[in-house]
Amino acid sequence: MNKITVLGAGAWGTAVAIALAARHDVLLWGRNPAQMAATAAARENTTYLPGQPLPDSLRVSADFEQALAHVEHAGADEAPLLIAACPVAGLRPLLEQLKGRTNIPNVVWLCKGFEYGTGLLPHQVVREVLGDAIPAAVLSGPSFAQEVARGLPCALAVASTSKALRDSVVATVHGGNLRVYACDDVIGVEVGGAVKNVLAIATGTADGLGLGLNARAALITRGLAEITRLGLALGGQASTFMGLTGMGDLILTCTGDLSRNRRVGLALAQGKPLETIVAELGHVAEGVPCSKAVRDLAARLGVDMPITNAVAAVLFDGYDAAEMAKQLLARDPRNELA
Ligand SMILES: NC(=O)C1=CN([C@@H]2O[C@H](COP(=O)(O)OP(=O)(O)OC[C@H]3O[C@@H](n4cnc5c(N)ncnc54)[C@H](O)[C@@H]3O)[C@@H](O)[C@H]2O)C=CC1
Ligand SMILES: O=C(CO)COP(=O)(O)O
Repeated sequence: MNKITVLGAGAWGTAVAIALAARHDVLLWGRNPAQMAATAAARENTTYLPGQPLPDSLRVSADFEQALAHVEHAGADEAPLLIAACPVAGLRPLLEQLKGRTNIPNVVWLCKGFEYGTGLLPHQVVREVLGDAIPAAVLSGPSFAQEVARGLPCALAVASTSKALRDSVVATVHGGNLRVYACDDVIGVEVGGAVKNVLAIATGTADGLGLGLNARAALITRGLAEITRLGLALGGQASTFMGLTGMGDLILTCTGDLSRNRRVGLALAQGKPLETIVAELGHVAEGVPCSKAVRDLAARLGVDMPITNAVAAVLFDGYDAAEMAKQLLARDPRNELA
């Protein structure tokens, strides 16, 4: 049994805390005191993960010091984990609060995207804020929060440059109905997780417009080509994009109606304005800011990403989704593997 603190009590942080509490001593921290008090009282996160009871052993807190103390003073034979479970936009401000602390244990993050404004991947944000000295890893893969909270089977990948940390995260998180595979390609894992959200918006939009299952398969496959092109340009490994955090998460998010990003696309196809969609969702849809970040980054790197560009154009430049689908189809033919 290890000590684990999960920082961020949205849908995913809550689900991960529920799943790990079956085998570990877990504390779930959220930044909103009223919401955490309500969660503690109801033994359920009715805001972000309704219908999923918290196990009795799971501690809930809005006290940041208490949350850190839970993992900072572990025994020598323990391998405590600090899991950052906030959206990409919250990662830097969350980590800033850890700066200067001397007892930070292994840090693991779950967010999927590029930081808007800097175009950085999460591991680069972690390095900028905390430096290289703290062992750090990303945990990612096809994993809807509701299913993980219910204890349904799920396979994830942990990526870190530190083999010791990869082994430690596998030893802690793997178990029950959670399988965890180790991987050393941090960039590949993060690029797959980030760009699949943009492609889920594209696929949701196409499905909402009634473009058919052939179009869906085409978008997923050509989307994988975009992920791979960008990932290789950034230094990722080609095989990673065929794995859980690439193709696996892409298929899940593009086809599963539990995906918030897919639901953004379905709502776009109904002609709803983005502000309304985001407000009605009540959760983060990382693909929205990520589409812009990836469009900018791909342009800087000279990487061709037509589907991502089309999503960003619909979301931010007022382009009509059906018109963008026509424009994608009207592009010049090219070699499939080019
Ligand atoms: N929901 C899911 O099924 C999965 C989500 N993810 C990723 O995990 C990340 C979080 O997603 P969800 O929890 O689902 O989002 P959510 O929208 O359900 O909840 C977001 C939570 O993060 C908190 N937050 C935002 N900024 C913060 C900050 N600066 N400090 C602390 N907390 C902050 C919010 O208060 C809220 O509790 C995203 O990057 C998402 O792509 C990854 C795998 C599965
Ligand atoms: O990342 C996810 C599943 O792996 C969750 O996707 P959404 O954020 O689109 O719900």
